[in-house]
Amino acid sequence: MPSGSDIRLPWHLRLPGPLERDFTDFFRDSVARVAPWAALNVVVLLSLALALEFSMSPEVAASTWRPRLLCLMLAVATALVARHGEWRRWLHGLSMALALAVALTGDWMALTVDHPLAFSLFLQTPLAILLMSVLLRVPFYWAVAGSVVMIGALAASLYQGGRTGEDLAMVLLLLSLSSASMSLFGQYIYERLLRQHFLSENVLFQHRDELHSANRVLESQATVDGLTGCLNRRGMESRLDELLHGFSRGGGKERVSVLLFDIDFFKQYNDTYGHLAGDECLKAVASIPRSLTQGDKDFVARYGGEEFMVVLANTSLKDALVVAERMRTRIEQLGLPHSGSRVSQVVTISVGVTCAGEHAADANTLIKCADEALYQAKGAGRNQVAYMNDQGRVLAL
Ligand SMILES: Nc1nc2c(ncn2[C@@H]2O[C@H](COP(=O)(O)OP(=O)(O)OP(=O)(O)O)[C@@H](O)[C@H]2O)c(=O)[nH]1
Repeated sequence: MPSGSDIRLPWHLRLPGPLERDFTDFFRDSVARVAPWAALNVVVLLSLALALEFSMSPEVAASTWRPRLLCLMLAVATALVARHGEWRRWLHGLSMALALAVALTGDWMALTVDHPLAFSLFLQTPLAILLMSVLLRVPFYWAVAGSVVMIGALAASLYQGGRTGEDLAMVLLLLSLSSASMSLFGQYIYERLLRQHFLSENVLFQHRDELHSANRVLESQATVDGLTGCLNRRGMESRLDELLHGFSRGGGKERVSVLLFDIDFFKQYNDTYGHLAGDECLKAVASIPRSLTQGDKDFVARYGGEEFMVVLANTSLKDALVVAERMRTRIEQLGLPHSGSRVSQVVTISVGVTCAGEHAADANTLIKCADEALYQAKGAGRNQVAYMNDQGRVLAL
């Protein structure tokens, strides 16, 4: 069975249409679990930076508190969005906005703050790149675009602003470029592994689903009669055993009745109308007991060629005889012509009834008793119901 790991991801990482959409949700949800902690980390660092700036000089803090507050608000918003399912689709956008705000406000503060160490605020660009890729984990292509914007803005600020010498500008740029290349490489590998994992899970899940439905089809094919849609003999045996097992566990207080019936002179029906018409007759006859059984545990099974079994749970012999007689008359009322029958002009059945609560609790004995009653119904002239009473005597209804 394919596992998903044998499907190779393309270098550009994109998955085919709907899978890509599903992956985006999966990726966002997995990031959302850690995003609040990442945002908290940013909140702590920004607060420390502001406290440090205030302790260094209140004038410095006077020009930095606004950009710091903007970043703090974005960090809090990112944490909130990550925690609410319906807002989550904004998560990557807000993460990007936070990282860009950190980088760009750093550039702006480095250009405007009047302090000998102000150039160090340019370092917010490499830090923002790390924040975006390593902590907040925006998708790889977003991270590439974000890094380009941040490094471009840094280069413009360094060379146009004239606050640093050429050497320091070069060092700061190189530092930002190296942090971008390392974190983007890490991000690429991380996203590749995540996509491969998603693919494996997804493909396995689909195969598991297909296997389950194939099993269900096979199971029903193995227990259902293809012609009439009733249970076949195998299905009947397992359902009857299950029912009698529950019955004996319940201390035998419930009753299970078995009705075994057979179409009268069916051989002649086939001989007169042909085998295909015989099949149609079987289908029509089977539909009657199926319409009469209503309980969850009741069922109809095709026991043999033209022999059917109806099992009624929680039904006494008296009630089962009412159902058997109703079934016999309904089938007669179908009015299927049967010129080969020696008992009627239409298709009729003979029924043998027994009840587990009266004398037998195992499937074989129960079927044997119903069969004896059916034999009696046939012997007594067909088109009638016979039953075995609790003394084991077979009587006609
Ligand atoms: N058309 C059709 N006939 C079937 C099928 N299965 C069994 N039969 C036929 O059912 C007939 C059963 O005949 P018998 O067992 O002699 O019973 P009968 O003719 O109904 O006579 P009694 O039961 O004594 O009334 C046979 O001719 C089988 O060929 C089936 O799936 N389709």
